[in-house]
Amino acid sequence: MSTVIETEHLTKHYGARRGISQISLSVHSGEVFGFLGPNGAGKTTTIRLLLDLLRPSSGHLRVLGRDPRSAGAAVRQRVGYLPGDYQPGRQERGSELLRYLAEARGGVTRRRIEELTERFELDPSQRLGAMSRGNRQKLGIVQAFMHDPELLILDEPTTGLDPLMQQNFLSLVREVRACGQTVFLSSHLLAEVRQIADRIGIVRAGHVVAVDEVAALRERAVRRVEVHFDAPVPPEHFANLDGVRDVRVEGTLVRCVLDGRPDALIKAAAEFTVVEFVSFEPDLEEIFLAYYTDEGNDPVPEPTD
Ligand SMILES: Nc1ncnc2c1ncn2[C@@H]1O[C@H](COP(=O)(O)OP(=O)(O)OP(=O)(O)O)[C@@H](O)[C@H]1O
Repeated sequence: MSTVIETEHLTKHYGARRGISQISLSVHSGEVFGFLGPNGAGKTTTIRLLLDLLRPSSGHLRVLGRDPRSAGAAVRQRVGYLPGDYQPGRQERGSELLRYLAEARGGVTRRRIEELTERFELDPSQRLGAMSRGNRQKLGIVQAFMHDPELLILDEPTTGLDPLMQQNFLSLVREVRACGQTVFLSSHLLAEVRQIADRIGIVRAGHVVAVDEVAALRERAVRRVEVHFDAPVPPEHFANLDGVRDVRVEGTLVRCVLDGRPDALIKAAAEFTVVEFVSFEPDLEEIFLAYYTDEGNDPVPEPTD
């Protein structure tokens, strides 16, 4: 498995302000990597560094095996980029902009542009100045994908899209992954990222606080459980069980939250007659919130250079 994006201790300060600090990440070829974090976490800063739109304060990075600064256009041509706040160029109409970009990049067929614009129900003949925010975003998506780049770097790509278009976007990402393209996308929406990402990196206050496969994060997530018995059970029997918390016993029903293995709960329950055992979807949201808020409000680190 080759590495498409690699950052080592990547750090960016804006004067005395924290941008990102010591971010080390590897994104593998052919995966969808979700870069998840709340507002101001450092997602856009990281992305702009990857595209050589910003210069790092310290640390190293490689994109498609090259240093984006020295490789310049050689790397940029192989990347599809959607900025966070996509502002189209100076052309009059969407179609002119797409034609211009297609010529500049090469290898873009008219059919591919039509396919993408139809998919997002975008009328490219619209004047750029008159486009709604959602339509500008669709245009941004079309231009990022149209040359079938090896790597897509997308900053909050579904901003401004309605739910149907968000789903269209997610299926497009699945398709390009099936073709072997790599996707790095930022978002503050767990619900979105978990639908398509193979791995998620969680960024908070400029630091990466966790990177894991979605499936592994799910395993670590807490689960709500309900156990129904054929007769009332004594509450004290379910107090202080390993890996079990927030226990509520209401007659024949025990409700609790599983924080680890279900073993202790199952053994305790097995001493009575269980008529139903319900385990709800792991609450990923809770895990992510914990990552988001864990470290409290850490002070802004002083620049080191
Ligand atoms: N040009 C700038 N000058 C000073 N500080 C900046 C600048 N750009 C970003 N920052 C700061 O860097 C930090 C990271 O911002 P960044 O835009 O990378 O976060 P983000 O995760 O993309 O947030 P959002 O989801 O709100 O877009 C924030 O504290 C922000 O205030």
